[in-house]
Amino acid sequence: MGNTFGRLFRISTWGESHGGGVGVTIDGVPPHLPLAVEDIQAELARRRPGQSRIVTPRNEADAAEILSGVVDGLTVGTPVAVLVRNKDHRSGDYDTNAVAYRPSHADATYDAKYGTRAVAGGGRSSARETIGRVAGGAVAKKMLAAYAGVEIVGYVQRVLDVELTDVDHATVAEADVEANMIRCPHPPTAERMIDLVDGIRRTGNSVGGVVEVVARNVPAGLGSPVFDKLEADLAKACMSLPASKGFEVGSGFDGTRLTGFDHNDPFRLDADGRTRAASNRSGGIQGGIANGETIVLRVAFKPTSTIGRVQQTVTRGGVETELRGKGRHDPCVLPRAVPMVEAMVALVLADALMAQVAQCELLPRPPGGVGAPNPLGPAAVAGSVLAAKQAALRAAAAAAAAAQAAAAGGGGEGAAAAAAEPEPAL
Ligand SMILES: C=C(O[C@@H]1CC(C(=O)O)=C[C@@H](OP(=O)(O)O)[C@H]1O)C(=O)O
Repeated sequence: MGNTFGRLFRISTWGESHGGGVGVTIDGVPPHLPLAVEDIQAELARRRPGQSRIVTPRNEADAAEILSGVVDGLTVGTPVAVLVRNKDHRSGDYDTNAVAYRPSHADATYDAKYGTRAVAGGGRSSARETIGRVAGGAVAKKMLAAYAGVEIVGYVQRVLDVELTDVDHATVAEADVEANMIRCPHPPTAERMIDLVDGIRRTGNSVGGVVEVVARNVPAGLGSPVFDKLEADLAKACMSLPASKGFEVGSGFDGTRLTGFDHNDPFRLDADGRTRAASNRSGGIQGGIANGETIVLRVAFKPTSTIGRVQQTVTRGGVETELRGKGRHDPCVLPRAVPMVEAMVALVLADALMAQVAQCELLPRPPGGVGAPNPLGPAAVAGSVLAAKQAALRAAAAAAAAAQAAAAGGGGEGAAAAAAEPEPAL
């Protein structure tokens, strides 16, 4: 139980850190989406172990194989299955751990739950499980970009007490994030973070921090009240990541220090007459529904629990003892958590976009009122982007039919009929 996430765009991940491999089955992917293994590999490369000196030295290429759901470079609407084989596991490192519980690690609670132990590399609780999420998120990102122009950018906002402030959420770019090994888009702050992790790594200790993610061009209207509010789904998605301990959207916990007057995001009309929020303390979500502004969220990750320092613990047989963690571990999970959080955000938004189209974009909205045109958001939004796309496709099909009819010598009649065909309601 608990290995499947999403309603319409749905992933099921499987596999353990030291088993044959890990992967994902992605169900609900729309047909006709261009998808290459490189799309998935690019995201997995950002997540993989061994990518720099400040992450776990376990050396995996994490080479993905797409087993199903893609024909001639296009999805076909059937489940997309992705497999990554484990290559560099050293289970002998875990002999001591098999006896004693690692302090604050999931191996104690897995034992409490299942009454069995699969401690090598963390078993199913290992960060290796996130390969399936990142692969699924890569597909979700492609779909979101193709159908609604969504951009998702994550970065390390804080490591221990080294903090990035004043990020421009409208312009922060993946290229700047990927320019250094800690994934912080501000080079001087990145340097300080890297020095900090380097220092802690040498002492066999670990540190945590905060990943911030922005999602731009998110269509207004995404999110389903009441239990499936967008921030509720995002919180669940992000808090399901290994080592996550906190979630905030918009002003988050700090917003409680303001009064309503100072906290509200006043509305104004933009140059196109659309309703926009003048500030973004809501973090792009009001009432559990995207308001069309940039979604901004933060996820707190604890310091890695397996450390190379002696700490008190107990054995499975109930004897107090001491344990020094062995194996190859991240002194700080933050740089590799960036693509993981992005993936979880993409999965939630893809699911919400499909739900929005299924429920609210099928029929034209009545003239006037809130729905026509949807007044919220810069992209004004799922409806119009999808509608524009559909209209362009219909126009292209009509033009092709007209050209075909003309070439067949059928004359202007067929061509005119094809071109004049009324647009079906979305
Ligand atoms: C290998 C990955 O992370 C692993 C997560 C992990 C743990 O206990 O969670 C323990 C380590 O595994 P091992 O001891 O086999 O090297 C990490 O390297 C990965 O994310 O791909």
